Amino acid sequence: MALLAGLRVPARSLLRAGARLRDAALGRWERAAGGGGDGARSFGSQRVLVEPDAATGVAVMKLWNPPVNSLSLDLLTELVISLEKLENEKTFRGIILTSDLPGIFSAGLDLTEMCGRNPAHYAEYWKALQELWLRLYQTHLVVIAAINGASPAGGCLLALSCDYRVLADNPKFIIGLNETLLGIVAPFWFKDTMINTIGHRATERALQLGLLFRPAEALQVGVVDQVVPEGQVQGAALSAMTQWLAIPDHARQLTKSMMRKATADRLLTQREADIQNFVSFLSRDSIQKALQVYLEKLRQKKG
Ligand SMILES: CCCCCCC/C=C/C(=O)SCCNC(=O)CCNC(=O)[C@H](O)C(C)(C)COP(=O)(O)OP(=O)(O)OC[C@H]1O[C@@H](n2cnc3c(N)ncnc32)[C@H](O)[C@@H]1OP(=O)(O)O
Repeated sequence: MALLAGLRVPARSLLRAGARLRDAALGRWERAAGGGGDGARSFGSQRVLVEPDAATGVAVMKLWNPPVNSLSLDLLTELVISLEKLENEKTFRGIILTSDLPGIFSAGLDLTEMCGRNPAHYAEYWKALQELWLRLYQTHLVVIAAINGASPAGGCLLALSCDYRVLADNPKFIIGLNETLLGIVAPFWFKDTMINTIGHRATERALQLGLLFRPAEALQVGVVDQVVPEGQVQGAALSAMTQWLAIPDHARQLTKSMMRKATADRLLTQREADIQNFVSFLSRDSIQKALQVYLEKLRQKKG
């Protein structure tokens, strides 16, 4: 089982992790105190901060689940609630999805939700992930991912579910569905989402090899639509949003639905079986062992 060692930042230390948390917490506190954008009030939950701009109809949605924005059950639930809230507000037409943690977009599924728990927990967790994907993939809002950090596995799925992706140009900001590196298999709806983005052959290669693309490669294969210097990601995402919002809503929304419905329906029609498949897969001793070993390697690499 390979760890992502070749792609990692060298000599990270506990100090750096501490600084990341401190800076992130400070930034969050300042924003909460100051309010957002054009005077519209920020809202959100513990792990998802939403900064709405009523003048443009665009809300910036920021993930904040330290240390690495792993998609815990709580984060998945809060994301669905925030998304639903924006969908129900007629004022909003677009979302910029980004991270509030420096250097990390999302580390993907939370491995601690998948290790050493009981079958009922695995089922609840998988259902929550399905729920988020179904909502995000099919939302009538324009969603642009401003990817300002590493984005492996479930983090990549999150980005692929958006309408457009802008990635910050930093070689540490890898993106891809790397499940096979962990000894697990990307589910069919992860695979379908990638196929719909980059095509069948490129997906097959990426999935079998568990490829994690650096920005230039990600752009070349089409996993992202734009690569821009760090610090310009949100601005570039907002510029792209202008183009998407220039299209009449009804025409764009019907087109989005036409393009995505069959893929979403495929999961909807076998949702329960997909959950059972996940639960029985995770309940295997060999899979639990492989995930434990992977998690342990992640934890030890700091030492
Ligand atoms: C039939 C069904 C089949 C099942 C299909 C399941 C599909 C699975 C999809 C997934 O998303 S699985 C998760 C895949 N994710 C990864 O492989 C990413 C692993 N993480 C990393 O590579 C790195 O952490 C990073 C994201 C590149 C960030 O690196 P950085 O050096 O900045 O941080 P670290 O020191 O590595 O980590 C800090 C801290 O966070 C813990 N952690 C990292 N990733 C996860 C995670 N995905 N879930 C839970 N926890 C994670 C890591 O262990 C460290 O913990 P501590 O040592 O601080 O306790």
